[in-house]
Amino acid sequence: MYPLRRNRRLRTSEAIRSLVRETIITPNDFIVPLFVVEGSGIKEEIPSMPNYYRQSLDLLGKEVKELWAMGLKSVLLFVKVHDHLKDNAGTEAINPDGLMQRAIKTVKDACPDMLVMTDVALDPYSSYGHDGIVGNGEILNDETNVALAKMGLSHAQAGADILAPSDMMDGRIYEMRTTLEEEGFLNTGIMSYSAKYASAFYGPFRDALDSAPADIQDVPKDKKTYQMDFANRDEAVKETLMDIEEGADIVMVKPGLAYLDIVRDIRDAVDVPVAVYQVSGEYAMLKAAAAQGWLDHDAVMLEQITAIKRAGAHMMASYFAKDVVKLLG
Ligand SMILES: NCC(=O)CCC(=O)O
Ligand SMILES: [Mg+2]
Repeated sequence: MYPLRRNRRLRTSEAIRSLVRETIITPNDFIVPLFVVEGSGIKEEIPSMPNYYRQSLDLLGKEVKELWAMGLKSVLLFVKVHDHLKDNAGTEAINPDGLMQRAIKTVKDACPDMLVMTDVALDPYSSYGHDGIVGNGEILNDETNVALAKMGLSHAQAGADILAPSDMMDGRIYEMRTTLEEEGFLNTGIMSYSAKYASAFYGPFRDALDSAPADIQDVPKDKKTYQMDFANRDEAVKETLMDIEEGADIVMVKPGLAYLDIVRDIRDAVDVPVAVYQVSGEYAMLKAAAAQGWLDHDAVMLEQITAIKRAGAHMMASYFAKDVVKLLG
């Protein structure tokens, strides 16, 4: 058709490029992960996540007010639990006065309209650093599901809006959903980490929460018996469709950038919103390269975020959320 059709005409100025742009990033796209610790006055930088912090509850209220003022309206809470409170069953996870339960209330008190999502998995509470209960050298699926349902209920009782199970046990969405229904929490949402891969990109996060699998005899050394094999694509669709049948309101792919084929497959296969978690290793890689002067931080950040949305994400959990929103101006 050339020269009747010249594609470059639509790229001749920023005005025309912005007119035909297919993917637009706004503050509404983001879920902000927040790391919470005990104590007061604590804002400690995570060594492998420059400019990202663990904060104590007294600072959390200020943080969420700042997020809200920026147009960031959803947070995803993670807690770093003291070692002496950890055990194999993750008992502390259902303590009504536990750190997570207090964090939920702190956010709601400071900012009642903020959407509060909570991490539901045993690893921050597990003496073995696993997302489930260990028995006979394995992760016990069904026993773990019972614990996760109790944990989710406890978060709902504390005021969480959306539970975000990140563990990858089979059937945990069903167990959590039926428990919520029985207990009258009809409007509590579930955002399922439905296609979560066994990924080396989670390294910095495990530093942040001190939640890496322990090197102990008869305890699995990694999470490969529950998180997905990164070689698999069709399996992600199977996992995701099952979670929707079991009652998930939102599904998730994790990590982000290396899994955009999966994001598109899932977006095309489902009729619920799709979330993507751009994980700690993705954050750390860009921070490190930018610190060396090897990559333009803001330009690459915006390109990565746009690519994730373009691939099919309706929303993104990202440690870059504040940086991106500041950049958008
Ligand atoms: N369950 C939450 C995670 O594993 C987060 C991983 C990351 O940001 O690396
Ligand atoms: Mg599953």
